[in-house]
Formats: sequence, C-alpha cells, structure tokens
Amino acid sequence: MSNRKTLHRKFRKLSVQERLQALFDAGYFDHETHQFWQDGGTVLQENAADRMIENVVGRFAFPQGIAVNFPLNGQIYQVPLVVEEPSVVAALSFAALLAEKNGGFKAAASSPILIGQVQLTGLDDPLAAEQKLRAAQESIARAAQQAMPNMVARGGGLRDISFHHHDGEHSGRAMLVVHLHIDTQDAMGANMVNSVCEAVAPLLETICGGEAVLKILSNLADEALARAEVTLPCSQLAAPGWSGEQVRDRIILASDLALADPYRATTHNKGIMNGVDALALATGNDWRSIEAAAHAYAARDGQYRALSHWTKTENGDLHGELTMPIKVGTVGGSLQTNPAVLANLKLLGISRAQELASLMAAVGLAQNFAALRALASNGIQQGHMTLHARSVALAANAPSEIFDEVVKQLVASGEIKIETAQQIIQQIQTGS
Ligand SMILES: CC(C)(COP(=O)([O-])OP(=O)([O-])OC[C@H]1O[C@@H](n2cnc3c(N)ncnc32)[C@H](O)[C@@H]1OP(=O)([O-])[O-])[C@@H](O)C(=O)NCCC(=O)NCCSC(=O)C[C@@](C)(O)CC(=O)[O-]
Ligand SMILES: NC(=O)C1=CN([C@@H]2O[C@H](COP(=O)(O)OP(=O)(O)OC[C@H]3O[C@@H](n4cnc5c(N)ncnc54)[C@H](OP(=O)(O)O)[C@@H]3O)[C@@H](O)[C@H]2O)C=CC1
Repeated sequence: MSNRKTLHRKFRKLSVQERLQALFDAGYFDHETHQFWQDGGTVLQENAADRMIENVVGRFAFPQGIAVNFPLNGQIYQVPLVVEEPSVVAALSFAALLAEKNGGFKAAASSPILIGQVQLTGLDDPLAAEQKLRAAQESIARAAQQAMPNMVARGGGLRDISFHHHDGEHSGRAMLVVHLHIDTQDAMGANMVNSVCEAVAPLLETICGGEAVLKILSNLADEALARAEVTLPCSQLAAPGWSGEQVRDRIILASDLALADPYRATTHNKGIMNGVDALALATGNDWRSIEAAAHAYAARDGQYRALSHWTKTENGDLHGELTMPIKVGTVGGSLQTNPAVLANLKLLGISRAQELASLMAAVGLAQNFAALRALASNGIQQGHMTLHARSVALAANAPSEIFDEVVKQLVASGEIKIETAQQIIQQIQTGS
C-alpha cells in the first residue's frame, strides 16, 4: 500500500478511460485489472449470474465511482462506491480532501464475532434447563468447534455461549435462546454460523429436553463493532457565507437533534449508510444484513438514535465519532464469484475483513460530515441538485455534444426537471 500514490485532485475532470489510466499509473491496478475495467468492468458473465441466484434473465448494472485519496489510519485508499444517487461520491471525495489535510480518519473494528441463535421451547422449567446447559457447556463447545474445524484452525471458532429467556407473546410458550458467539475471521460467516447452530441443536435438545425451533445467525452483530473518528479544524469548515464557527456549531446542533429525535436520526443514519452501502455493494457484501444491524443498534437503548455524534474540542475544532456493527467478509459468498468484487478488493489492497469494516465505518462518518456541512450551511440542494442535474439531462437524452451546456442551463434555470431539460435541448438545437 505504501507505494500507492495519491491521485491528482482533478480526477473528476478526467474521462473514464483517463481515470482508469490514472489509477494504473498510481499503482492501484495491475495490467489484468486495468484491462478488466477497460473492457467494461461489469464482466459478470451470464452463466456466472445464473449460478448466483435463481431464475436469472439478465444482469443489472450500477455506476461505480471512486472516493479519491481517502485517508484512514495513515493510509490512502481509492474507495470504490457502487451507488445510483448523485453527490454521494462527491461528498466522500470532499470529506477525504478536508480530512487528508488534518490527519485523516482513524478507525478500528473489534473481533469479527457473529452470534448464532438456537431457540428452545417445550421446557417445563426454562431456568432449570439453562442450568443443565451451563453444566454441559464443555460438551456443547466441543460440538460447536467440531462443526467448524477449518475456522478453528485459522484462529476463529466459538468464543462464548450465553442464555436468554423470553415469553411467547402469541404462543404463550416460554423460550430459552442459546447464543453461540463465533469468531468467523475474514468471512461474514452467515452460512457457517447457521451450520454450527443446526449441528449443535440436537445436543441442546438432549441435554435440556426442549425442542429446538430456530437455528440461525443474528444480524445484530453488536460484538463486531467498528468505530471511526475524525477531528477537523474549525478554520477549515467555512462555507460561502458561513464562518467556520457557524458551520461547526450548526453541525453540532444537527447532531444533537439526531441524538434526540428519531425522525432526524433516521435521515442522519441514512446519510451514513449512503457511504457504507455503496462500499458494501462494491465489495460484494450483504448490505441488507449491515443495514438491519445498523438500525437495530441505533435503537439499542429503546429509542432510535444517531449512530454518530459531533462535538467541539477544547481548542474549538469539530470532532466526530461513529460506532456501529459492521459484519462483513473479504472471502466467501458472492465475493469469489463476481470478478468486479475481486477487482475492487485488489484496488483497495484489503484482504482482512476487519480492515474493510474499519474503512466502512470511516466512509460512513465521512459521508455524515459532508451531508451535515451542506445542511448546516447553504443547504443540501445547492450541491446535490447541481449534480442531480446531470442525471436529469441524461434522462432527457441530452446529446453528448451539448450535454455540459444543457446541465449548465438547467442549473441556471433553477428548475431541474426533465421537461425543462427537454426545452433547453430543443432551444439549443433549434437556436431559438
Ligand atoms: C456535493 C458537495 C461536495 C459539493 O460541495 P461544494 O463545496 O460545492 O464542492 P466544490 O465544487 O467546492 O468541490 C469541493 C470538493 O468536493 C468534491 N467534489 C465536488 N464536486 C465533485 C464532483 N462533481 N465530482 C467529484 N468530486 C466532487 C471534490 O473533492 C472537490 O474538491 P476538488 O476536486 O475541487 O479539489 C457538497 O455539497 C456535499 O458534500 N453535499 C452533501 C451531499 C450528500 O450528502 N449527498 C448524499 C445525498 S443527500 C442524502 O441522502 C443524505 C442526507 C443529506 O439526507 C443525510 C442527512 O440528512 O444527514
Ligand atoms: N441473514 C443473513 O445475513 C444471511 C446472509 N447470507 C449471505 O450469504 C453470503 C455467505 O456468507 P458467508 O457464510 O461468509 O460465506 P461462505 O459460507 O460462502 O464462505 C465463508 C467460508 O469461507 C471459508 N474461508 C476461507 N478462508 C477464510 C478466512 N480467511 N476466514 C474465514 N473463512 C474463510 C470458510 O469455510 P471453511 O471454514 O469451511 O474453510 C467460511 O465458512 C454472505 O454475503 C452473507 O451475508 C447468507 C445467509 C444468511
């Protein structure tokens, strides 16, 4: 990674092919990967797609952008982002640019623990059943480890067993749920944890006399937390018409509202997930499981709150922190079957799941900062809609030779709609 250079700031002004060449010249691509993207990049062959999911009739492409020169833990990453929404990539590039001048983002991920649940019912005395299971923990642990020998060999495997009691609201039946806390190393680990739960369930039934119903992972991976933070000097937060102090204080007010108000917290966290999901898609990870975990964790104390918060440091700078569960893989799943995913992991230079989780958390915090800075100053529309105008011009089938002029006039009109774009196209083409 150390031989990887930063990209020129005007990366965004280049053509797609020139951007690919810039990544190759800066050491982010080998020849094979460079050729892969030059050939179109979405080379998910039809027969491969037909083996990934069922009833395949085609492939669906998304744009992939790069958040340029993203600074994390002393390294620079060119972050691949698969997303359909304008301004997400711009926002991340902007946050990276500001952070790079100020020490960058810091992030870390805890052990990659995924929890498996075995639901037991049909118990006369659930508390007594728990005691029986606790007395047999060694044999239960042995059975779990025997179900994942390779994982144990590579340093993963069972880390803990815990017991939880619930009453069935509609069944009227008591439930004892056994949690298997499993370190899945560089895999997201869903399939493996599910297999271990199914393997251990009969032994649990024998020990406590209950009936096992659900045997499945929990997506609330709250023991696989990723934490990111950044400190940005107040002097560099100024926006047109706004001082750095004003932007700082208004960002903190926006953050405070997201901590107190679920309506705001939901949008605040959606902003974070704009970045997290885009990187999850680019690396073949299951963004639905990440989303489910994030929002469950945001409501962990009974009220849905922001996953990040922003404060003022002693010397008046702006400090942001984000903590959220991020259970991802760099092996397994669709990762091995989609060549674009393998190319993106090579672009990132990441092979360990915890490094990817750390980057995702930092990207989520960066996206959050850029959104709040826009909201705290001139509003989201100015930046967002300018970039949205390009999508509208595209939807209006603006010919490429007049595309930039159409976008310029569309932004100037203040009416960023397809009909307006079509009128502008007609005016330019007819000279009227
Ligand atoms: C969009 C900006 C960055 C413009 O902000 P700006 O200050 O007008 O940008 P600029 O033209 O001065 O450029 C500054 C830097 O931004 C980047 N940048 C700027 N433009 C581009 C571009 N075309 N392509 C690539 N990079 C771009 C780039 O790094 C550039 O540096 P430079 O290249 O000039 O050295 C800013 O307005 C922003 O960050 N807005 C937030 C956008 C956002 O959050 N979008 C997500 C969709 S909205 C949403 O769903 C989330 C939300 C808002 O609801 C969350 C919430 O409520 O909290
Ligand atoms: N509810 C949910 O969230 C569910 C999600 N899924 C999704 O399906 C996909 C499957 O995920 P997953 O179970 O991880 O994938 P896989 O089961 O396809 O692959 C993971 C396997 O890779 C092997 N492996 C090789 N090298 C390593 C390493 N360094 N670290 C860890 N494992 C390694 C392990 O098998 P071995 O130990 O045998 O070598 C491991 O079990 C994911 O996208 C997941 O999100 C699937 C089911 C449910």
